[in-house]
Amino acid sequence: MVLLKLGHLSVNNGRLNTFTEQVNYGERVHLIGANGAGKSTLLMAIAGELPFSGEIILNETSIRHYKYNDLSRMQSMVIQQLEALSFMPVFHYLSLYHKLSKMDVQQLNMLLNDFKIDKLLSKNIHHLSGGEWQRVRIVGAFIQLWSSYDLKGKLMLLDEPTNNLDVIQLAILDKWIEAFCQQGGAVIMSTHNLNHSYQKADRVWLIKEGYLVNSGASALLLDEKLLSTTFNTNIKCINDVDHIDWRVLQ
Ligand SMILES: Nc1ncnc2c1ncn2[C@@H]1O[C@H](COP(=O)(O)OP(=O)(O)OP(=O)(O)O)[C@@H](O)[C@H]1O
Repeated sequence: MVLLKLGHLSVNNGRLNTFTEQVNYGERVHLIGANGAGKSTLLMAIAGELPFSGEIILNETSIRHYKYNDLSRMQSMVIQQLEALSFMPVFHYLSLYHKLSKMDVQQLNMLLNDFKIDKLLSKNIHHLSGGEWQRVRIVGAFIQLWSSYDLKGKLMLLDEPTNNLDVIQLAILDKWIEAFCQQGGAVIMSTHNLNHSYQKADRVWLIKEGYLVNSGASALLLDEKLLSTTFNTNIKCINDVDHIDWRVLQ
């Protein structure tokens, strides 16, 4: 069932051009492209944070017709932001998300425990490391949307969420994304980690200079020729028995 439809979506000055695609319930879509290709622009437009032309239809209604409060119950976003903008303890920051949430206490505890937030709760967000701040923001996005009884039709937008995460926290993020999608939510995330996309994406969208150049299963699209075209360079796939990697040939 279709959760999100993008019809001829464009954002000013060629940042995004006539982008047409759709996302189904339960899908994990990864956005792949060079720096400046338009991945963040696409995520921000879907979040309703950028003026756009064309259509963004979320659960059969144009996002132009949602009240901001209703939209924020249906989709959350972690932007690519390095610095905390305000001074407050982690506990206070997350309680702002919890006001919107229908997550029960048991799930909340599990989430805080998995992302190792318990020990950070009394810290000021300005005193967190890059990875800790990233984890807190991801946890906020899950709290905002989670509901004990229904995640159908909910959309999480993550802009390079794996930045700063250690290998354990990446596995925890994958675990929660999987649970979110198994219950009918969907995730669109940008990334520069091709190996991760190869393993975890249901579908990838290859983006170049504001255009969608290809969309399909990660195993089909993450090939040397398509990636070389997308990144405008010569990319070689290194493949051995249990590992796959991509290198730029100099
Ligand atoms: N606030 C802005 N105003 C005008 N142009 C912008 C703005 N932010 C980004 N751009 C431009 O829009 C284009 C797409 O940028 P975007 O941030 O979407 O790329 P990206 O694919 O997310 O890149 P990266 O991998 O570096 O995060 C770039 O040419 C960028 O310079």
